[in-house]
Amino acid sequence: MLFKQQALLRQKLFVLGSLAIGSLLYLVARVGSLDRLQPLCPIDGRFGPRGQDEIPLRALQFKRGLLHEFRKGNATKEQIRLHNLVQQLPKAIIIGVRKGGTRALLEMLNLHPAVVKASQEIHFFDNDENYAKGIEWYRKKMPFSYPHQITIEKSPAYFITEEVPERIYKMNSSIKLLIIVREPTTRAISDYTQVLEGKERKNKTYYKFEKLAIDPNTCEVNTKYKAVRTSIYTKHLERWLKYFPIEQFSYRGRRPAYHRTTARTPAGREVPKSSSEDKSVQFILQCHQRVLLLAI
Ligand SMILES: Nc1ncnc2c1ncn2[C@@H]1O[C@H](COP(=O)(O)OS(=O)(=O)O)[C@@H](OP(=O)(O)O)[C@H]1O
Repeated sequence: MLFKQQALLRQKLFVLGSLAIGSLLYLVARVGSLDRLQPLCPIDGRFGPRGQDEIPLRALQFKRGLLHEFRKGNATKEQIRLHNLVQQLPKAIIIGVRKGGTRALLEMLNLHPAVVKASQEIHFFDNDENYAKGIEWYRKKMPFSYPHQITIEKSPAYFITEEVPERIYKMNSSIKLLIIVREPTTRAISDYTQVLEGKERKNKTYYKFEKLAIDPNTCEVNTKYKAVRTSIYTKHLERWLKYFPIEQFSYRGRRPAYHRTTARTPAGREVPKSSSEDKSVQFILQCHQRVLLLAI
């Protein structure tokens, strides 16, 4: 009887021992293989299997890590050469509009592994002094990227500056131009608020929005006021259309679910929103949500 119990115990111990050794061997094998596994990319699988032209995941990892260090200037020339990094002219520019959500658009595009943003607004095409420094100066302002990546910059002042369409056209007539617009009155108020905050920071006083935006003699909207002028999108767009034909534009956006006819100023006053006779433009002006005009 005792002998039988001992044999049973030995059998159980043997099974337990085998399980323990088996689990250990499995864990060793798994940890080894994990080292070789690529981390999961959140956009993987959404676009089907990888094609030859697709960007390797390594690019994304480098973008967050090594590329970032390069941009901060913590890299040697040798490292840049080794990793085949280049400073490329932008293939796409967010040209406006100021206070339209251009920063958010840039950041969102930059999430894509194929896109590398210029962190600062370069103001190459709208600033005569910068423009006189030449295209090489502009290129050198661009972030390091891999040759297959797309460099993108944003300078909302481009949209409203007279000389810019021609200058960009001369650099690259097939460049992608992105314009994100916003309901014009709200945009003008947002523009004013930014200036007002700047004045307040310097302990300066500033005019009320109504005083700047309404002509006291005519009681009409003062189109000479810069924040109002910037919001007259058609006026600026016309200049762009001389160089980049309408067929090159594609419109992305949604009609708003509702339509308010007034906006509130920082002082709490209700002011009428803009309107236009031009139907296609009116459609844009009526949008409360952002719309994107994309020159392709
Ligand atoms: N996703 C999204 N949806 C709606 N609104 C948004 C979004 N992202 C940014 N914003 C608003 O956009 C305003 C900033 O625009 P910009 O980045 O173009 O400003 S700037 O011209 O570069 O100064 C700023 O507007 P104000 O709040 O009126 O200042 C932001 O709040």
